[in-house]
Amino acid sequence: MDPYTFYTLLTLASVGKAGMILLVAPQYPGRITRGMYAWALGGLMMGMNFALFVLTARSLVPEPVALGGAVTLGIGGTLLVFVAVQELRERVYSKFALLGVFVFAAVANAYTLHAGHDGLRISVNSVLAAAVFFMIAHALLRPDPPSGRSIYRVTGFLALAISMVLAIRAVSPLILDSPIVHPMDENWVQQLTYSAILVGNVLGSLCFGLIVAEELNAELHQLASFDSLTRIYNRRVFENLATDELLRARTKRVPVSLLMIDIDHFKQVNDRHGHAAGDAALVRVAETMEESLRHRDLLCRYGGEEFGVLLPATARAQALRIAERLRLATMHAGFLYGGEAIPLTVSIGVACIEGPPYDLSLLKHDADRALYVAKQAGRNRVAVV
Ligand SMILES: Nc1nc2c(ncn2[C@@H]2O[C@H](COP(=O)(O)OP(=O)(O)OP(=O)(O)O)[C@@H](O)[C@H]2O)c(=O)[nH]1
Repeated sequence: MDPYTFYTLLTLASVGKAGMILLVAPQYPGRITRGMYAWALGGLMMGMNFALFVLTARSLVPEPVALGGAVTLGIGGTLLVFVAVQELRERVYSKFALLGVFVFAAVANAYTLHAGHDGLRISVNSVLAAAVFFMIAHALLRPDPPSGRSIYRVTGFLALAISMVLAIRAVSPLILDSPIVHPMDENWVQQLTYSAILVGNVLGSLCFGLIVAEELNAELHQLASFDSLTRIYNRRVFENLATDELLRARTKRVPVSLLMIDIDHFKQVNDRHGHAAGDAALVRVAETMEESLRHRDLLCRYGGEEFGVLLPATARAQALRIAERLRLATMHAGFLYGGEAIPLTVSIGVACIEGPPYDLSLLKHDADRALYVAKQAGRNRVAVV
């Protein structure tokens, strides 16, 4: 296959890929859609980059315009892949800095083409492309994706490998007998570069598709397991995990305690300050609980303004102490809404299983009864059955 047929096919593949991504992207959650749009736009720019080579070969575009334009579009497309990764991971990045790199690439190409500094142009473009691939690799390999997402590591190392190849190309005047002055020059550095770009294009697309699938999975898991407002476990997952914990307790013959926690006079918070203030209060209480609990304790929003805490390997007396700590922490946490301090207190019912039967519904029933007692006794207190 001659290089131009090859470039035509690459153009069609890039445009087709971008079109398909654009068609399906809107149905996904926000950050994934934004990531996919950036990815598709990047693919489109890469496609135009290949198209320019074809057009100049057919004498439809003057060669200098094609050379400068193709590289600038290639760098722009690569920058958009970086944007796509950052959007998917919901990270902040400077659009102006990226635009600056893109404009610098365009100006550097225009100047070096005009002045006839071909070797310098190749080196500058290679440095820029190597830097952008390095940024992509860094964004993918940063340790903040949850562990076990190996697809991030695989894609990150692929980007790092491409970055290294481009770095070799940048310093090739020091290595080669005759420096590269035209993209179609043939030598081992060029062959390595084009192989890396081709492999990166094909494997990169595959990897990116797998990353999107991985992110969708994580999103679905988040939706299915966590309360969307407070970001703590929802009741369904809590009850599953609590049932597992009770099985463990039965095997090891250790006690388990449950706290049922209800915000006092919460209706008044909504009525006086509005529903948004009520929502913010729920988040504040959840945060306070999370900060005050041990890592292995299970916290969930049971529903409305009610929270549940399962305390593994915890006997009644200790559970009472923990409940009291949570009550005080909430009272002293301080909740400000619209500049106004809104007092928040909770009532807590404590129940404990110290021997068979290790039954969750029984434990829940007892904790509810204790909570009722705490409310009847005047609220902002802990009660136990
Ligand atoms: N803002 C907000 N309010 C909620 C949410 N879920 C439940 N509520 C409100 O929580 C309030 C619960 O009120 P009640 O059950 O009467 O209890 P309370 O006012 O806290 O009184 P006591 O529990 O007896 O101290 C209701 O007004 C619900 O509308 C939510 O997700 N957001």
